[in-house]
Amino acid sequence: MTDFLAETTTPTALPPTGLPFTKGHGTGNDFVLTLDPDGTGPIDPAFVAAVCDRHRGIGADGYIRAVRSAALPEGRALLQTEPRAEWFMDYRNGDGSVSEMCGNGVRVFAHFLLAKGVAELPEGGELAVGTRAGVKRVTRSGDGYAVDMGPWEFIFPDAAVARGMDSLVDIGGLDVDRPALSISMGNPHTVVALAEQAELDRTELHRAPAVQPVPPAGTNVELVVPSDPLVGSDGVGRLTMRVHERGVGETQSCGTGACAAAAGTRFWAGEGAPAQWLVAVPGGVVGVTFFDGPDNREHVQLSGPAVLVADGTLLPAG
Ligand SMILES: N[C@@H](CCC[C@H](N)C(=O)O)C(=O)O
Repeated sequence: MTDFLAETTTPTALPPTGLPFTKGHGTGNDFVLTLDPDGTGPIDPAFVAAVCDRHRGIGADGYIRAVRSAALPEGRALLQTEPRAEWFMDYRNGDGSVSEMCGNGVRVFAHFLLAKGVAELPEGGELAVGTRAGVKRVTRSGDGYAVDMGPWEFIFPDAAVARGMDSLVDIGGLDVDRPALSISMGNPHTVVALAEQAELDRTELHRAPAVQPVPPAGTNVELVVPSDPLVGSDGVGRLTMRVHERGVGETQSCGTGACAAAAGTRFWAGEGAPAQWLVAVPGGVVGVTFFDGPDNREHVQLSGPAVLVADGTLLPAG
């Protein structure tokens, strides 16, 4: 049998029987998930990058390790205020880098915990999930799951409020740099509005758009085309989006990116803009709803499907 880990730069010891994994996706944003209650399994960047390699590994945009919150320092801190957040979503990008949060990932994570029988989510109930961006609350929704993603924030608030933009972005395939707004959903995003679908189609996202100034921890870039009319007769706002993810490249979908794209477009649209949005991405459609959170701040709810496609075993070195 071929052992793909033999080709990684940092050989990682897997158990002799191999490491069980599950492959899943949310609107085409795909993940390898492992159940690692004690947090003792491999997680070094070379291992994650090898697993996520689309030619030599399983292939995925991200790697998600399900660890009991009590087993990680970040998780233990969350348990102080939310003892029900038993499981922590340890999220890594496909290149092995750490991210604070993944919106599609948290739905797939919840689905994975339920499928493995280690968590419960009764109809009408909620599942509290620990993440590096705080506790996220997952409920069941029509097409899968809905997640309270918490409040959104401007990364450069002074410029955003004063000028309606805070950065310029050089995007492959477009001749002029475009104005943008940088928004945090726990992880960083830079949202660029384009005038029409033809512009979005000719955008080249095989190289990362160059953002100036770049947010302190780097950024994911969302290119959005607001629908015309922006708001349908049903009162719902609509957008089409493509995304270049930090630590990955262009992906089929990005949940936190869809939330940031809706937040930016809603801000640009001004007073009277709707609370409910549908964001079309190459891999499907996700819902974004703005609401008053329990902390009296404006929160964002993300909804969409979660699919598990296969179980397998990563083979040990040797
Ligand atoms: N695809 C995710 C976001 C994953 C993390 C991102 N690449 C980052 O580095 O912040 C989503 O659905 O939100």
